Amino acid sequence: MTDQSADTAASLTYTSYLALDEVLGAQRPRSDEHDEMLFIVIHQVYELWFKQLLHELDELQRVLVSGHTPHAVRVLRRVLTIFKVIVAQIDVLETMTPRQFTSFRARLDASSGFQSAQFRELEAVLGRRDERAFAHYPQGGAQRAQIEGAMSRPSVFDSFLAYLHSHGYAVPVDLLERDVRKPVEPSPGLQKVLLQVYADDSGPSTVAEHLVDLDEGLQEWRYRHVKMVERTIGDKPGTGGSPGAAYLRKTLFQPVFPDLWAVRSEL
Ligand code: HEM
Ligand SMILES: N[C@@H](CC(=O)c1ccccc1NC=O)C(=O)O
Repeated sequence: MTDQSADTAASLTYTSYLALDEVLGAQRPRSDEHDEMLFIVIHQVYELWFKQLLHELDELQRVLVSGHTPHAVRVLRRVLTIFKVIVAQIDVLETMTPRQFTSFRARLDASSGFQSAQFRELEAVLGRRDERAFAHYPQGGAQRAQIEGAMSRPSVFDSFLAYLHSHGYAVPVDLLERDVRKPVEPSPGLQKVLLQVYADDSGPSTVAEHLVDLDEGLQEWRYRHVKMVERTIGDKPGTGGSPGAAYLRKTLFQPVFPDLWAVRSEL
């Protein structure tokens, strides 16, 4: 290597590999209030975990369709562990008092969690099929396309049905061939199959239980988010234009895999 090439082709470093100039240059508080930095960092960490979750769920769907139980369980364990982390980190934000938040809240203008496209994509990948998810995402925009894309592909639940089918379970054909752009309807036929899955108590029942954990994880996140909202802004309306906590409370008990819950009283 000549001296010249040593100058131009910089060797890989910790900083360059992790693109830290970009990552650490991306915290730009709009106020001089001390707590705004925490607010920004926490949200950025969330978005990174959402990105990783989407990456893992993509893998999960491929593995489920291939029917390979141990691999599916490994991916699910990672997803669940990330969920534990993102629920736990609410504790950090809750060290911010209502007065500390109020000190910079006005600087947030009308921005809000409603604009987290990755969160909406995550819901869609898990199975949400609901036009209301498109509010705040203008038609023709890249974020809208991303969410629409996820809503027009088979969901994690659809991939789970394909997985059960590949393991010889008699999943109703109308479910296997359903229009994946529509919400999945509760199915007594599928619930009978799930009871058989649990009775067999082998790989597929472990996968099913992990999916229940995942559903519970998302509900835990919603619950902790609402409590954080209640303690921080009380009944104030949200910056995103909703009634705030009252709106969020209505989202609390919407499971993503209703059939997996419907069978619990028969187990
Ligand atoms: C002090 C902290 C927080 C407060 C007071 C707060 C408040 C709110 C409020 C009031 C809404 C309803 C939308 C609106 O009208 O503004 C909302 C929605 C949302 N927030 Fe937060 N939030 C906080 C932290 C977070 C964090 C850390 C995240 C992580 C990404 C987050 C993600 C979301 C998401 C995804 C929604 C949409 C939920 C849905 O429609 O189901 N929020 N938040
Ligand atoms: N919606 C919150 C503001 C808020 O929490 C927020 C603002 C900008 C970016 C992300 C946010 N987090 C979750 O909603 C509020 O009404 O105070």
